[in-house]
Amino acid sequence: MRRSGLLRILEEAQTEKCSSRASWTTVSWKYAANEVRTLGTLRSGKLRCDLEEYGPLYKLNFGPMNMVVVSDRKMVKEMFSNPAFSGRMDFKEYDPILDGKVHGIVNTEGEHWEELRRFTLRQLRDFGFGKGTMEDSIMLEVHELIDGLQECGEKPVDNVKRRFLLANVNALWAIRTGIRHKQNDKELLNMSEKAFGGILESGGVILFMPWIVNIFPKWSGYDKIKRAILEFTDYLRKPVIDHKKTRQDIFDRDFTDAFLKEIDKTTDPNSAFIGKLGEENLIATLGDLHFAGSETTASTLSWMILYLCKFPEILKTFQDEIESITGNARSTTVSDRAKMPYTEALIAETLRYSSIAPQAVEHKVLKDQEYNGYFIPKDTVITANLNYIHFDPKIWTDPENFRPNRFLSPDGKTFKKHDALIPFSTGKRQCLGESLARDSLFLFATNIAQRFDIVFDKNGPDNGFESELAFILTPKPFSVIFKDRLA
Ligand code: HEM
Repeated sequence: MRRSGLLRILEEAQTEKCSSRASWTTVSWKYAANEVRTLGTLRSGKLRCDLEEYGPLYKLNFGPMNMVVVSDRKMVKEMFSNPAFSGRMDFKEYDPILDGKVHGIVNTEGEHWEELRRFTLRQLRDFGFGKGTMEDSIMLEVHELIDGLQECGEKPVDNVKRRFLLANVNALWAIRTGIRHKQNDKELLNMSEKAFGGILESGGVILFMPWIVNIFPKWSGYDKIKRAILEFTDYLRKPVIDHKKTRQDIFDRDFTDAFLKEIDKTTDPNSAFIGKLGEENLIATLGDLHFAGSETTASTLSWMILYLCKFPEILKTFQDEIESITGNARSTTVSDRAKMPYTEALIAETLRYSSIAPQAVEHKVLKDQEYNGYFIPKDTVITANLNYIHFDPKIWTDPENFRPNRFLSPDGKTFKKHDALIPFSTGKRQCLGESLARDSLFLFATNIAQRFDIVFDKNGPDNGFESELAFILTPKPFSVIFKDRLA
């Protein structure tokens, strides 16, 4: 019901040409509506042909929002490395603080965003909080996940994505707050599912028209989301209150301690870390890392499991490489990565083929811009069409095929980076969890494939490589048998 309502509104809306030096191709909202509806199937067929017609830069005008869609990797890189293109759409309705302003990293812009981003990047890079490293936190989850899969015996597992989500939420929660749950802990389940539900379900609507929630709070699903945000914020607030009581200056146990220390040190009234505002930014940043970090990594891993069971010869090559490095006598560690070109190629191809963030996260232009002869007014929203770039036949040979070897040298011994592969986006706002995400993908995938043969369950649903319609692309239901190969 909700979607067909959206489609009707979009189809009735008018396209409009704006004054420009070069003349814009404006795309009808009928097409855009189709794009919203079929995000998940954009990979193949007609829609991409349509895009070829519109060219690398086209414009959508709808209601109060101007949007430019960029489908060329060079253009995305040029634009996103320019600070003038580093703004964000106004998402204050989704902010955990709900005081009519935005906080944290993902939705802010300007000096506070820069300050928080710099601090968080440094913490993630230098990470070695408390008793262990980030790798230790991830490996605890890898082992518990493997134990859970082993307990299933040879029964089909139909909730692969959920298992990865719980494991990733837990690893991130431990890094941020030092608290670790069991993967079947009720509190963890609640935290993982409630907060995401509404936002992910409403996917395309919110992505394209965040302002619609003010006009149709119930229809757009906003009322439900708001309740979830309030509940989730209480959850985020708890460890902050506890950490304030127990923290010691000499030793940062986790990200929350490090952030609170920064708040204590800050005297500049304009800083993002000052006093109460600092605390609100801490709560929002904890939320940002949760939302940006767990669903993305979990979805990518579930795609990889699906590819591995659909292409047993790829699984076999992957397992052979793991064995050649570990003798299957120990778990893999991040330091093995450099010696595992096939694994790197498999991860790269998984990121390309799944393109879980097909349009990255929209940017906003902070002041009027002239780009390649086009006039782009302040507040225009820029969408990087990563999905198109990752399947562009001008860049990739046989893009529709899942083929890790495209990222290897001809002798198969060296991993070759490709500058058109930008699943973490690029430039000033490039994903700040990229290296954590890459470590997680590597550790989960290699240790699971070392332990199990992964077999597609022919009695379960088979939706090919179609994805659910959601903010993050995630595979449609499938089930898999994990056969212990080391028992
Ligand atoms: C496979 C996993 C992941 C993918 C594909 C991914 C992808 C992305 C993309 C496309 C963006 C938008 C960049 C832009 O606006 O141009 C982004 C932003 C972001 N990501 Fe990730 N991400 C992943 C995992 C993570 C993890 C593990 C974390 C942290 C724990 C994280 C934290 C963030 C944050 C905080 C931002 C906002 C950056 C900003 O606005 O300055 N991501 N990510």
